[in-house]
Amino acid sequence: MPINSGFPYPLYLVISERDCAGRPLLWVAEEAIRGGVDIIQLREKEMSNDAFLKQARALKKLTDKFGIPLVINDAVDIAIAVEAWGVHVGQQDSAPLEIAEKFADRLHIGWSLEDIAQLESEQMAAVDHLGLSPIYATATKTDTITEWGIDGISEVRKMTDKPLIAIGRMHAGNAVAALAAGANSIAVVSSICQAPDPRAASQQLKNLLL
Ligand SMILES: Cc1ncc(COP(=O)(O)OP(=O)(O)O)c(N)n1
Ligand SMILES: Cc1nc(C(=O)O)sc1CCOP(=O)(O)O
Ligand SMILES: [Mg+2]
Repeated sequence: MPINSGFPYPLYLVISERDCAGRPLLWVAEEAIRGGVDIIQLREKEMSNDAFLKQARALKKLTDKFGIPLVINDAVDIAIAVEAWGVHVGQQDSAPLEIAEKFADRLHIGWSLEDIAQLESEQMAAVDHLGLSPIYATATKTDTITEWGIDGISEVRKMTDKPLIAIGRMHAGNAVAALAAGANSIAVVSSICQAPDPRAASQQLKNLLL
């Protein structure tokens, strides 16, 4: 699959301590990077701010060592504090325009798209890439609304040139179809974080995406 120059990160790992099946997050992250993950988002929904910041600093050291971008979920202040590459926000989080007003030169902004009408939002002016939320309903995040499915990716692809990230129950069995429909990146939690061998799981996915 051709790499998109606006988002040259076909394999996107979203990671949290909770989802690592009892193993240290930094170990899972390093194995995943060695297996070919291109970008990592730290998504900690159940941690204190201080613990999230500490985890983010540790993960930033690791992503810097391997030269891959780090994205922080939701917490713009933590993204700035650790000099992350980007932040990912959803419809209930800080608005992309507000983030861009202060930090456009310091953060790439990802935004969750839950409905086709959101493509018409003024917020789109500040958005660098979109997470299609979700492609398929997943036990990892249960507060989603509808499913885009593979046809939904094609529909959105026709309406925007922004890089599209497919997220929600993505795995080796549906990743190629998602890219063929117009996604530029496949974002996963369980397919890597719950795998007995996260490095091998990452390698398997990455081989499908190249
Ligand atoms: C790449 C990517 N896409 C979508 C999401 C979901 O973000 P959001 O809707 O804000 O939900 P939470 O992750 O905050 O629960 C994401 N994190 N990453
Ligand atoms: C973080 C996240 N956001 C989603 C969305 O739909 O916005 S789904 C999701 C979790 C994806 O986990 P898994 O790969 O285990 O299905
Ligand atoms: Mg969010």
